Amino acid sequence: MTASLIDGKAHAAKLRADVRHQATRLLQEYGLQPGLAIVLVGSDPASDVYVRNKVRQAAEAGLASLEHRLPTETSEAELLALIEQLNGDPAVHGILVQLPLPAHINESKVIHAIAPSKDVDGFHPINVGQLSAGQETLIPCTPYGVLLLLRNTLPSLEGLHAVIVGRSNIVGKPMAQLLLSEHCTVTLTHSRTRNLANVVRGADIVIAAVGKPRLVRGDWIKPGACVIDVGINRVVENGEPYLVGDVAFNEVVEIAGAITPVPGGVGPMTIACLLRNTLIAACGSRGITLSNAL
Ligand SMILES: Nc1nc(=O)c2c([nH]1)NC[C@@H]1CN(c3ccc(C(=O)N[C@@H](CCC(=O)O)C(=O)O)cc3)C=[N+]21
Ligand SMILES: [Mg+2]
Repeated sequence: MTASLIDGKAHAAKLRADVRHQATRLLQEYGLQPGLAIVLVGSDPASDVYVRNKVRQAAEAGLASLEHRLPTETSEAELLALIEQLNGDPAVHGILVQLPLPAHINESKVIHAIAPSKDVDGFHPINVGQLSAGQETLIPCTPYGVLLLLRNTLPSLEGLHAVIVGRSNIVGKPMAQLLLSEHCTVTLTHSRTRNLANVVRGADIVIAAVGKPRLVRGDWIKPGACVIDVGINRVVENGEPYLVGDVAFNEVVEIAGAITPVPGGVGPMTIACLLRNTLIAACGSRGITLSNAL
């Protein structure tokens, strides 16, 4: 049996249409347009593509987006001053500082400086803590997108065994918290996990987020499992540049029940969730309750 494909692109388009719909209503009923500030320090070509995509998709969803491109030599103090200004700007509801930052800037300091209510990445310790306490908060965009894909793919998540490969602050850890809130049994694995293949074999849900091309193999997968590939690895094979996930897609597609492709899986959902978080933050700034369409 071949797995069904989880079409992240289509799900993301639906989510963006919903954001656009709600943004239109916010503007009509409250005169409020959600604003997203995107800060990019230096010029990494990959970051450049993401930022351009985010700006375009924000505009299409009816959000105001304000792009701040700073030179690589920007000092930490200058960046912190910009964040202070954005924190105080009533037209800005969401602030995203594109990571990674140049080596001379302390990432943790920058994340701490962002007002938690505008932290649409969900990286501020206040938001991290609220998520781990199971409280409502701004959720990191990639795990949020994965959760929406899972909810749309599986009839229920309750009681399922989810194995997450990768314990990053950006994906693995918040993913574990979210799935616990969904009543999954969660195993969080990483590079030192012993007998990783055997642990993954017990999973009803596999989330691969380690940044190792095609690490998860076909014979690691319980037949029918739902496999979410968060990896976006740039490789060159036969002289051609390729985007490959953390999952050996050609093998796993033969065993799994459902699988996300790379590209076109989790990536588009990450950006759509960023837009949704900006909408949520804008509503929060005025005490407006957002109907949860998804
Ligand atoms: N503060 C911060 N927040 C982020 O959320 C953040 C960040 N920094 N730094 C970089 C990573 C990476 N990231 C991606 C988002 C969408 C795609 C995406 O849409 N990918 C497409 C393919 C894009 C391509 O072809 O390169 C896909 O998977 O189909 C990829 C990567 C967000 N990041
Ligand atoms: Mg690791």
